[in-house]
Amino acid sequence: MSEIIRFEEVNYCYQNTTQLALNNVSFSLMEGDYTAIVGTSGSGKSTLMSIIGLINSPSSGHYYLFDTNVAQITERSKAKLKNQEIGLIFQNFNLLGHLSVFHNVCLPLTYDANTPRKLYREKALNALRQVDMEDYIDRYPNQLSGGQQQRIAIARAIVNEPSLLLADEPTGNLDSHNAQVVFSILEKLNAEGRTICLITHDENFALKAKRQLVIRDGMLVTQKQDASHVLPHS
Ligand SMILES: Nc1ncnc2c1ncn2[C@@H]1O[C@H](COP(=O)(O)OP(=O)(O)OP(=O)(O)O)[C@@H](O)[C@H]1O
Repeated sequence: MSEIIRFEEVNYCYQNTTQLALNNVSFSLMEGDYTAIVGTSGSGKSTLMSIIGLINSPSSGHYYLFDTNVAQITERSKAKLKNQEIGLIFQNFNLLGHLSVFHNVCLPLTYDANTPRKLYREKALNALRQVDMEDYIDRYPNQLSGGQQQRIAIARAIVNEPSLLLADEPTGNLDSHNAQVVFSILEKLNAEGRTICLITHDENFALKAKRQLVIRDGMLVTQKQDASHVLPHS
């Protein structure tokens, strides 16, 4: 298995603050990993995810994604890498209300010219099939339940067939049944070979991940592969 992500002594400090949101963080993720990032509110989970997802850059230290030091590539190459290799899933789904399910799912395809338009419908249907939502392709987000919207958001995240899926509290706005459905989909995608990294406050789901990264006050305090690990309460 090859390494997908490597952090070397990464620090991150938000503008106009003095405290480090990430403090000397080093770890790596391998292809096929299913990793939960856990920690109390304000510990730095979203900051860590924003760097993994190429939304923010380290203030110091090094971040390697697919063996590429992301500080050494152009913004254009970074945008391309992000669009083709990373799928993002958010707590509040982030679907565009004025677009149909089809157009929402196709959004990542429109960001670069690699995919001919005539393949959009086939690719969208393929992604929607993986979340069991292909019958909803012509609906609009406001015609869907929260759980259905999150499944559409997952379809959008996988339409480009990225190798890495990042999910920030993907079930935070869902009831327990829909949360279970979403986690089952993520487990299936991981079983099919996608690397998954998620933030969750739900200990049961975090413990089902193959690995947990525990973060406290911006520092990585534990890296556990052992599913019997006891997690801190948020
Ligand atoms: N835009 C920002 N500007 C300044 N400080 C920020 C900003 N975003 C986050 N922080 C600070 O950085 C630290 C880490 O925040 P982060 O959002 O990464 O935590 P978190 O673990 O994701 O929290 P939560 O579980 O509540 O979402 C906190 O001290 C927070 O106040």
